[in-house]
Amino acid sequence: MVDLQDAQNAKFQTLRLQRFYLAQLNYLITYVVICVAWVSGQYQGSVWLMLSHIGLGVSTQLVFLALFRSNWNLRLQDPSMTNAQIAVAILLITYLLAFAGPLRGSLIMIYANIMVFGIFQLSRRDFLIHSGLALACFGALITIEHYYQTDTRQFTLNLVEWFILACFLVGLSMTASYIRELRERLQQRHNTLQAHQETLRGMMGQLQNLATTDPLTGLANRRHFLQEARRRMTLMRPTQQMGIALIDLDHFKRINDLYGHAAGDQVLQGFAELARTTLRDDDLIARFGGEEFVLLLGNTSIETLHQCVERLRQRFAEKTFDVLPEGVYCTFSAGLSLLQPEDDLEVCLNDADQALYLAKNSGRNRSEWHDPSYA
Ligand SMILES: Nc1nc2c(ncn2[C@@H]2O[C@H](COP(=O)(O)OP(=O)(O)OP(=O)(O)O)[C@@H](O)[C@H]2O)c(=O)[nH]1
Repeated sequence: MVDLQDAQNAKFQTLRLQRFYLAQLNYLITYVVICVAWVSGQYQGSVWLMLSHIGLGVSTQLVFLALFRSNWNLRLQDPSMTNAQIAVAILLITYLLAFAGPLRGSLIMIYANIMVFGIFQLSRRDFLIHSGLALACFGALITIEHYYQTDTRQFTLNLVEWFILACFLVGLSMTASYIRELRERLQQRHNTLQAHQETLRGMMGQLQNLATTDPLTGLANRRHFLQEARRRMTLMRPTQQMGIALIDLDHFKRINDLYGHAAGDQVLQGFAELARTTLRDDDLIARFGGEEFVLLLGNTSIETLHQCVERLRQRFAEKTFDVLPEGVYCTFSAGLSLLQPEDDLEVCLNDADQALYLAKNSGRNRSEWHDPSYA
């Protein structure tokens, strides 16, 4: 569970870094624009001023990179640091606009470009706050210029630009919150679909269980046994053989008649539990019907199969049941046969049934193996 959480965190951190690198591409483009403006003589400042934009941009971004790389951002409520990154970019672009001269009109739209960065992340409120910050910064710039008479452009033009910027930022805020809502709705639908998928998977599992399991004992049912036995036969090597044991509880009708059907059920469950704990995990045990069970042992000999069934038979014969009076024990008889890769499963089960018949006729509480000469 913790590993899953860690993997999720690492995935999100990678996404944050990818988004950060994408923002760096925009910074790079802006550096190029600054250089072009300076080379073309449109930049209103010295080379040192021009370089200060790039220096400030690079150093602030290095701080963000260090925060991401050291995972320090994970301590924050918003580890993507979107608000901080946008606020820094707005301040940097305002600083650039102060020296952009006649290019200011075209560069002003970088504010909108910065806001697009938060389109999937920010709430409408955050968007409006950042729009307000951009307008306040740009407003302060033109006011200061006007106050100190450093304005080389008309104040009215500046005001119109501010107004155009305000209109676009409001429009962008609306579009962004609409996109965000759409995204949230999609996310919700995705979550609902995932929940449905989980439920369906659970139901499929339950159906699969119902179709393959005997409800009383929890063992595989007859259908599943036959399917699984056939599947295992296809995986056998030519020299291998599997062992089959048909097991039938002795005089089980008496248990039902004397102690009740519920007691009979408990005996069946007790046998299933004992078989599960006595046999190996890869041995297949199934309830074949009524008080009859079947075992399938992989890659075995008649001796091993016999030993295995005898061990189970002895343990069952000694097993006590709460529902039965003291001194009352149950037994079973078993018929054994071997299954080769080329054999017919039905024929092999029939052989085991004949051996079981022999065991019953020979006094019960015993196991017999199929003798081909016996008919
Ligand atoms: N309690 C209970 N009894 C079951 C269940 N399925 C079958 N039986 C009973 O198992 C008994 C099987 O009886 P028989 O086929 O006559 O065999 P038996 O009494 O075991 O005698 P032998 O097999 O000859 O030793 C019947 O009384 C069935 O009603 C079950 O799920 N629960």
